[in-house]
Amino acid sequence: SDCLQSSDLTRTDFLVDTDYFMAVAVLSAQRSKDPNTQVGACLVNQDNKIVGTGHNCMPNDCEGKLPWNREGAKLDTKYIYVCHAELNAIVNASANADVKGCTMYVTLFPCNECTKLIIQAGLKEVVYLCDKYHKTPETKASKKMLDMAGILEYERFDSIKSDKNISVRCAWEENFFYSEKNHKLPSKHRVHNDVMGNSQTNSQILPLTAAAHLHHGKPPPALQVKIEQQDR
Ligand SMILES: Nc1ccn([C@H]2C[C@H](O)[C@@H](COP(=O)(O)O)O2)c(=O)n1
Repeated sequence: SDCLQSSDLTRTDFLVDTDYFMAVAVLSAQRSKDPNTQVGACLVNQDNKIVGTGHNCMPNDCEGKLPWNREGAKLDTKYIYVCHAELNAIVNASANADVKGCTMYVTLFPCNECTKLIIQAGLKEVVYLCDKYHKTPETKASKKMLDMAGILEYERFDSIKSDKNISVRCAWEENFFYSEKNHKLPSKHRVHNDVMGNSQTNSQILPLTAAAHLHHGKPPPALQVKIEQQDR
C-alpha cells in the first residue's frame, strides 16, 4: 500500500521528452546572433540522451567579421557564410558520439544542405517546429531527399521506427520563435494534439512556450498551433 500511496503522488504535468528536447532546441536558438531568424537544434540518440546541440552562427573565429544581411550581393549576405543549427548539432555531437540513428529536434525545417548532412550522418528522424520556408525550392528538395532516404512519412507524431526511415513529425506550424522585427502574436488558441494524440489546450503546452520566451520576459503568446499531416 506504501507503493500505491507513493504512486498516487507521481507528478502528472511533467514535461514529456518530445517537449523537453524541442525546448532545448528552442533555448539553443537563443544563442543565435542572427537578427532575423534564430534556429536551434538538439540531437538525441536512441537511448533518448542528448548528444549534441547547435544554433545558427558564423564559423569559428569569423564571428563579428561577417555580415548578417539578407539582401544585397551574395558575398554581402549571411547565407553563404552562416553555419546552420543542424550542422552545428551534428559537428558538436560527432566529437563525442556516433550520431547514427539519432533524432534531430530542430526549430526550423532543415534546408537541403542540412538534409544532406542529416541523411549522410545516418539520422533516422527529424522533428521540427516550424516550416515557414515550405514553399522554397530548398525545403522542397529537403522533403524530396528525406523521402528518398527511406520511406519518409510526414505523419503527425507517428514516426515509423526503422533504421532506414526518416520520419518528419510536424510539431508546430507557426515559427515558435519570433525575432523582434517580425514579432507577431498568433491570433487565437488552437487545440494541440500531444505526442500521445491527447488533445491539450495551448495552456497545457505552456512549458515549451514559456521556455522559449523565458529570456524575453514576455508573457508566452497563445500559440497558434496547426498540426499538418502531409501525404508523401
Ligand atoms: N534549417 C535551417 C535553415 C536556416 N538556418 C539559418 C540560416 C540563417 O541564419 C537563418 C535563416 O535566415 P532568414 O532567411 O530566415 O533570414 O536560419 C538554419 O540554421 N537551419
